[in-house]
Amino acid sequence: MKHFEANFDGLVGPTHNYAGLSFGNVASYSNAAQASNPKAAAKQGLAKAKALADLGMVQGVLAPQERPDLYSLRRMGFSGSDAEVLTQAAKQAPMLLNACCSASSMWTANAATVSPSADTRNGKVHFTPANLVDKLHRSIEPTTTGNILKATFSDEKHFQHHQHLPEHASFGDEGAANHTRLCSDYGHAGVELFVYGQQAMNPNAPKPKKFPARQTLEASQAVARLHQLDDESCVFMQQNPDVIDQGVFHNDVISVGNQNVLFYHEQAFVDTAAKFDEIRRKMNADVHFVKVATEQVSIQDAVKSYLFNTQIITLPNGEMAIIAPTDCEENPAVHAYLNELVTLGTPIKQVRYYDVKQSMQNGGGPACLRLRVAMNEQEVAAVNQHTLMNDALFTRLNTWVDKHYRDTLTVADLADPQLIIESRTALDELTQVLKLGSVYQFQK
Ligand SMILES: NCCC[C@H](NC(=O)CCC(=O)O)C(=O)O
Repeated sequence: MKHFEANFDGLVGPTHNYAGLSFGNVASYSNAAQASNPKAAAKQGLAKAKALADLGMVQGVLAPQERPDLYSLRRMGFSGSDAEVLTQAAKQAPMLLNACCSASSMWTANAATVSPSADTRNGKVHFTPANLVDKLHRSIEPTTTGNILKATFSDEKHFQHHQHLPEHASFGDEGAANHTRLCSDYGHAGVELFVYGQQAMNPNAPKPKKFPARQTLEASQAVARLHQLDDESCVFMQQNPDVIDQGVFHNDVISVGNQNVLFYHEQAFVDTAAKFDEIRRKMNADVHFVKVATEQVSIQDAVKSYLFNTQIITLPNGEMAIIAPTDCEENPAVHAYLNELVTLGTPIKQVRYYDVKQSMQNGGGPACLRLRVAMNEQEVAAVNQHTLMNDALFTRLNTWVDKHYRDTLTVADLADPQLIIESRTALDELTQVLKLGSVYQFQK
């Protein structure tokens, strides 16, 4: 049977904006209050997803969330008509309005943690939506994320969906951004590498001093239990707290894995040598640890260019390619490194650059925009086929974006009640295109 690693990219929602909501995420803070271009953002995402489909990859899309989130605003005490809720929030607590308008569900690497059937005891693909409790604007995503995942991977014979972890800082969970799977082949049992930022229940363990560590060890362990993974196929590794303090808010800003390759910065982890030994032992196969040294690429350049927020994909001919943001091409040190990397004799043989600047300005690169789901042929056939990228869907979604999205959006525009109507009209049409049923509250 054939096996694939599919990528499900988050469609950028109509309210994509720069509100500076993510403390610890350098791009989010430094671009705060700039005008965004939701139409361009959505089209950049679609172009990247289509390019991967054209390379022969299995590529899907995940629907965005309903924003402004009127339900959360009402829970926070704003009342009256929808328009009145927006006006009150804009006047009394603009940061709450901004949090309830973020299009942050576009970064589907944070949608969930996924374990392929080859790794799980009951032979199903397991999904746990991330609770994203560290950031208010992201903590309102998991319930709808779960609905969208269930509508996309609905066949209970193959797919098992769990509820997100308890909504408490002890269980801070950021999903696949802090999880990588190493394997010799997508269909073989692999090692699931969970990278956490801190231990919530051990006050003496190291943690960052300046910025939050969003993922806890306790959350990673709970996900491994839910997904029916054996101890012998899991490795829990700590992210270096010093790099979190330099803007590495997720592990996928400093390392990325694919099959038997782990591409990482030398400062990425705590206790690197011992943990790599554990990975080697549990893999029982060769692993290429591709290290980038500080003199080659500084942490600052890694955070700015998103060298490690690249996707490493295995092309149908078996070669690996790096899918990088154009920001990597524009950074001299990083560009030089990538030119050299493809000559080093590692499995990575090519680099392809894509412009995802609208997302990058909020701290989301190519890898943030996708959720990986390794599947066999039968599982791919059981996915909602209307979500899979092809020429027709690409054209349809571009037309949909042209029809409903604005060319410019500022934080001040978030109080415009017309945005509620535009957003709901767009999402209602999208659920028909993708045949998702009623996944949004406004449809119930
Ligand atoms: N995986 C990449 C996630 C980026 C995301 N940025 C944001 O939410 C920025 C939103 C804003 O500032 O408007 C985050 O930090 O979780």
